[in-house]
Amino acid sequence: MTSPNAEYILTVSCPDTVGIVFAVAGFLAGRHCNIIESAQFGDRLSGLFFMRVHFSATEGAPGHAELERDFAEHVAGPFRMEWKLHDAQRRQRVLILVSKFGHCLNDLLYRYQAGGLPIEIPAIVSNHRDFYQLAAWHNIPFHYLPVTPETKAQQERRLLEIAEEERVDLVVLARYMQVLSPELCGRLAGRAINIHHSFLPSFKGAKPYHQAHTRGVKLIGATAHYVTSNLDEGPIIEQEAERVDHTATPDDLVAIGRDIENVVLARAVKSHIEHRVLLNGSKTVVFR
Ligand SMILES: Nc1nc2c(c(=O)[nH]1)N[C@@H](CN(C=O)c1ccc(C(=O)N[C@@H](CCC(=O)O)C(=O)O)cc1)CN2
Repeated sequence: MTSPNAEYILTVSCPDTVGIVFAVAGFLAGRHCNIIESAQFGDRLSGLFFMRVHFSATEGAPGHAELERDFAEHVAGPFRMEWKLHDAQRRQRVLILVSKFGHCLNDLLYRYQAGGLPIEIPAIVSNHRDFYQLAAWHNIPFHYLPVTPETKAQQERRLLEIAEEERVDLVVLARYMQVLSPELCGRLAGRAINIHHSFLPSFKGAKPYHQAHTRGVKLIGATAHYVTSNLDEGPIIEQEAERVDHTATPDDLVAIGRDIENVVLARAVKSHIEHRVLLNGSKTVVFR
């Protein structure tokens, strides 16, 4: 039997057909599970169906493992589902990567310390020493991994070691300015989020604000996306933009952009740890 009031989040994607919601709801009702929040979306273009259900296990409900076994047999199998049953009360372990710009790191650390982001941060990794003291202030281990073309492969192996030793669920690139190798992207597929300092697909690369200033745009923004081996091309999770005008210098754009980046990254991390983001090919479905 399950511990009373255990809560779970079920995420599902499968070929769209009649009766999916009925089958999932019936499965839960038949096992003393009470739906707290449910959302679904049928993508007519991909023919796929996506669903997220947050539910509590009431008196008499089976435990996590039994729920998984039964769901696989009675629902997921017949509907050919990709699915996961997450413990809604477990804090995800997040490894933060940073380079020379610390505003996103600082913002995430503040939200975590203030209780606004229910995660654990077992470590911070950087290719520069700039934020060693900030990490120390938060009592978080800081790993300095300088990257050169010669050391890149070895440092990426060390990064993966840290992620495994710390049982990391999510890697956040909080203005980490090194391009991850395809091998590392493969190992972190679906669990590495980057904040790009432009409104993608505009201005990819390392210096988007200068590109934006040169182009004379009237809107600037930021994009949080999953990291793939195709630079700045990963599935987008969250975006925001703000109006600017001809008086804005590149430095003004950088300053305006900092605040947008902080908000966009925090929203994306929160949606991910709440299992609200489902991959739909090269795109995402985000159940807000
Ligand atoms: N495989 C991926 N790695 C990374 C991605 C990604 O989408 N896929 N995003 C970047 C972040 N980023 C833009 O958001 C970015 C970072 C760095 C560069 C870049 O050209 N870096 C140079 C070195 C720059 C330096 O040392 O300051 C390089 O790596 O040669 C472009 C875009 C994070 N990684």
